[in-house]
Amino acid sequence: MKKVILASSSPRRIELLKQFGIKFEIIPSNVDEVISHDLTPEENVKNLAKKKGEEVLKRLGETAKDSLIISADTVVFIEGTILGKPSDEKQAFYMLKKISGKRHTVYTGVCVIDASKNHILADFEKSYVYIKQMSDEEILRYIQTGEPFDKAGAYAIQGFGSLIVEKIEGCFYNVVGLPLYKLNTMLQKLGYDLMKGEL
Ligand SMILES: Cc1cn([C@H]2C[C@H](O)[C@@H](COP(=O)(O)OP(=O)(O)OP(=O)(O)O)O2)c(=O)[nH]c1=O
Repeated sequence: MKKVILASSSPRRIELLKQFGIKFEIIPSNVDEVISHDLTPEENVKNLAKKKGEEVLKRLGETAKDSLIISADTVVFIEGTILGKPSDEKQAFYMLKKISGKRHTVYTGVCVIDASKNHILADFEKSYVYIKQMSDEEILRYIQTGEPFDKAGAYAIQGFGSLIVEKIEGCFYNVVGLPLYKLNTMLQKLGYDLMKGEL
């Protein structure tokens, strides 16, 4: 059995991976998440997911030499603009106003590093999300739930945000922050399978 490391501080990613009964350590990365507006959203999330995994691998050194490191990064993309996590109420309001009444795309980059074999895979998933038309008052009420602050695009589809999401096309788990089907196809390429309950 492999030593599995989830290089993430995201409670959602942790919960999603827990469902498969595998043992894993949680070691969040220290990467500064800077979005590059010169790159596509796909490139951004793949690069950032890879950077997170590589930073943890480097930091752990010898102790990680046999491990499997999983990392991810999520952004929202609308009308040519990449939205990360809002840093304050003003930014949350701007983001929610921007996605109100429209369809946007959620991209999650996933990286799997099989340290013992020196294999590294980085890929991404995308889903479309339709947000209802919201009044300024509704946006402010949603911000007051406190939910927008650590979420890309300032909403959480799995929380109060479910009340503003009309529908989605694509992988739901991708929107939450860890596209499980995509992750497993990547693991399968490296000879592992979450279906087995161990890696
Ligand atoms: C769009 C959306 C995002 N999110 C979350 C998933 C991610 O945790 C977060 C995007 O930020 P990320 O930078 O991808 O991740 P993070 O900083 O939370 O965690 P780490 O880098 O340590 O792995 O937004 C939701 O929970 N629900 C949603 O509907």
